[in-house]
Amino acid sequence: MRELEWGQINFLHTTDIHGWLGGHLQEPQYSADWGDYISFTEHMRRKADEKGVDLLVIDTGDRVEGNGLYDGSDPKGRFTYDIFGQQSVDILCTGNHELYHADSVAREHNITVPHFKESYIASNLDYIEPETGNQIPQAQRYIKFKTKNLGYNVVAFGFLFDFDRNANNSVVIPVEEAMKQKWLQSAIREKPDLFVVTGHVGLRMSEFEKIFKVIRDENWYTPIVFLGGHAHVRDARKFDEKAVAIASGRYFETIGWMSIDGVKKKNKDTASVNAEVTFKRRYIDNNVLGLQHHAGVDEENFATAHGRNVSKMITEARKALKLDNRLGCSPKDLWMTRAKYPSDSSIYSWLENEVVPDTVVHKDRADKPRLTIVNTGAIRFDIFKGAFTTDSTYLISPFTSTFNYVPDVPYDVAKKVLRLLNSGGPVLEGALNPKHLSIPEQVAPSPFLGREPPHAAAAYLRPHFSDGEGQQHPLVEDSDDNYEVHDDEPQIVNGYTTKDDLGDDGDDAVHSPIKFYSVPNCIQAQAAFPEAAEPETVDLVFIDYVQPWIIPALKFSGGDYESDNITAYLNVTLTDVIASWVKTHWKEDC
Ligand SMILES: O=c1ccn([C@@H]2O[C@H](COP(=O)(O)O)[C@@H](O)[C@H]2O)c(=O)[nH]1
Repeated sequence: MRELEWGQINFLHTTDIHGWLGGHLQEPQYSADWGDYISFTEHMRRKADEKGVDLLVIDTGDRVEGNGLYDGSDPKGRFTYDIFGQQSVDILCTGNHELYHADSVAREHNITVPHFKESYIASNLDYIEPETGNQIPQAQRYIKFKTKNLGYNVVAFGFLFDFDRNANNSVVIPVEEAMKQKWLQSAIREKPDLFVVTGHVGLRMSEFEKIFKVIRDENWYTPIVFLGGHAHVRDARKFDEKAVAIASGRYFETIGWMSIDGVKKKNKDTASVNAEVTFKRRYIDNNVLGLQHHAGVDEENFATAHGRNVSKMITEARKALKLDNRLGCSPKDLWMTRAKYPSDSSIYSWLENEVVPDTVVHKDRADKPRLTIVNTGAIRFDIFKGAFTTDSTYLISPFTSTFNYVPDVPYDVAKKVLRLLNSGGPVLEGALNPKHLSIPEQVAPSPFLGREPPHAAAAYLRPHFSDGEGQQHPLVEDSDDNYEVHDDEPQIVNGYTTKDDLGDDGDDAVHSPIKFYSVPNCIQAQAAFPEAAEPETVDLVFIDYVQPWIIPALKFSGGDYESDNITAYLNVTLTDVIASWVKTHWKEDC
């Protein structure tokens, strides 16, 4: 176990929780719940006080969509806002998932923002008031505060990347534009001891670079800590010797730890000095044993009264939502990126060959040949062998998109669409770059993605995949194939083996590496095709999230279509489709 290294100012960071406040029920290494995290932070705050240093608790958005605890209620989030709100959070901001739907934008405005009145920041996000139509900041643009124990002056921001699929009761101000606004120009001249830039921004996206440059140009020596997210990865990026960013994974698998030392207090009368600053980071696997270890508390004394109460709230909510209701039993594991696509172990092959052809069918057009396109980003999680529950349907695909189509498209035209969506190129660029259809890890990837170091001691338990002739390649290299297993060596579980700008010692637990296979932007199911020859025309069906790409792609493929040619095909979600397929095909007991 690698220890947490404390500094003068320390951060605990969550991001992209996506409703997983109940922890991972099928993966013990990520099984701590939000109540356990509350107990942990209580112990850690006490520890910080004992050491005479400071601790800040941060969340950088995408708290919603992706787990039955949020998506399984009506209205969505009936239980999760209250559960999340039990944590004392020092700085939080908004993610893109809070903004896809007008009702979740409003809930954020009416529940989370007032609940975290002092700590919620919306540096580049506005809300449109329904009563007046007025455009107002979703929350304060930045905050200034003095840390509790060491009395450092901090200026903190909360940004969102330049997201453009937000509901129309919200306005995302592009980061470049926000940089020119008066409030920001005065905030960067506040001369704090430390800037904290929180943001729902991938560390390898351009937005943090822009913010870094603007702050640094005005503050040559002031340390800047960035806490980001969105890409669903563990990562750290060094902008310069005094500016480092951390991203803390996804789905409450990870609690990020960042500490900073060497922060100098500024004196109003003297210019800031060029002192050495050090940053340390750790990615904590979110399980109770690890949390007890880092908090230095034994099992008996770990759960605090508040933490225990929040765990109880979660259990009761899951029960009320009947999330453990079994729909069927999966006969095997199906992976998003741990298995090649196409292959028998790929969740995408399963969808393409079995689920979609069977279930995405309009009863009046069932005999028409059809191609059905689904973006790979619509799938959010793996399926594990065993019980498949109501909760599983939301873990795998929580989105409310339904299916639309263009009828009777010449096959010669329709068959080119998938290739365009998967290759992009000059025809589909900018906001229409089809990489945005893919999984978050691939949109602005870390240069280290899939190149995690094979830990010599950990290599023997890694999953094994046969090397077929498909176009997918494992991104973790097999440099350790000759490693021998010794009985006296500790058993190490599969997990993150992160490499980032600060090295390869970030994970708190040493794991056996998991292979990562890249996936295409979209997959395509084919159904009702004639046996003898190619069809003349097909229905081009697609999940509606892909719609902005369909007409341009059809045009580039030689089809003269406009938006008017698109109509509703089937008013069901991918969640519904998967649930109904599982109920009829996975009836065996487990
Ligand atoms: O309705 C939706 C919303 C999103 N997606 C996919 O998700 C990613 C974004 O995921 P983050 O968690 O925000 O990183 C987006 O690129 C889409 O691929 C979707 O399919 N449907």
